[in-house]
Amino acid sequence: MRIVVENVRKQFIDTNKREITALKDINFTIAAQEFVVLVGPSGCGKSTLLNIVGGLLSPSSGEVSFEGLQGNKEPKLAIVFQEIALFPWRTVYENVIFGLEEQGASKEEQQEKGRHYIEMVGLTGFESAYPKQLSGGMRQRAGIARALAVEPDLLLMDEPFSALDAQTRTIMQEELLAIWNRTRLSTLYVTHNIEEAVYLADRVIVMSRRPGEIKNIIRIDLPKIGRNQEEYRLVFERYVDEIWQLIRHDAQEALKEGD
Ligand SMILES: Nc1ncnc2c1ncn2[C@@H]1O[C@H](COP(=O)(O)OP(=O)(O)OP(=O)(O)O)[C@@H](O)[C@H]1O
Repeated sequence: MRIVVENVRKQFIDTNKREITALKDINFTIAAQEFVVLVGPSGCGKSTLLNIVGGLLSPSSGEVSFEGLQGNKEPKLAIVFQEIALFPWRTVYENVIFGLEEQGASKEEQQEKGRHYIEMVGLTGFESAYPKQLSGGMRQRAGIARALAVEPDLLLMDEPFSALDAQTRTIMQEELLAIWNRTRLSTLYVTHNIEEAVYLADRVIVMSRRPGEIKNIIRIDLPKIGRNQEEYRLVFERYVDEIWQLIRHDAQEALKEGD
């Protein structure tokens, strides 16, 4: 399946009744199995765009289409947010199979997929734990397993690791790549962290601030797995620098305006 975002524009009315153009003329595609990262300064419209692609918001104009789905069926989408809202009254297992229950999957399928994706995120042994008994990193793992369990056509992730401490975040990034390597899910991932973008992406979409437009789309020409190794350090740093130069001015402006 290919996702095509065409001429998407989004306007909001702010509290002073002024019109804000959050997104303007956004055009890009996500190929099957592609990992695309949206990066840009605070307030450039990353979350708005992710929510439009995920169908949670509608664009003021333009459209998002999902090409190549068999039999014209609706795409299956799964979203992982920064703070994953697990149901506190459900165990890890019950949270993970939630989407499968909603889809009317059989008990056997729920069990099989529940077990499979809990294993994939490294939570085997914690099936009966409740969210409050888990660390932040483990809660994110459970949320990712819940998203994966429905086997979506597109996985959307909005700063999923930004509330975690730096070490946990590094581990989660590595594990996410390992998961992607097994599932090859088309993914749209939002972050303001440039290193994270270069580490994860096949292509990085760099956005500018207000009105949010695409400044550039950069293909990361490094092996998908292991690009943080010493031998790639120079090239990696060059990508980080290239992206930073693109957003530096906007990031400074965002800081001044307290976005
Ligand atoms: N519901 C809304 N009503 C009015 N303005 C909004 C609304 N949602 C977003 N905006 C504005 O649209 C712009 C883009 O917001 P968005 O949250 O998408 O940016 P972002 O790049 O994800 O920011 P951050 O990195 O800080 O999360 C901002 O100027 C924001 O204030």
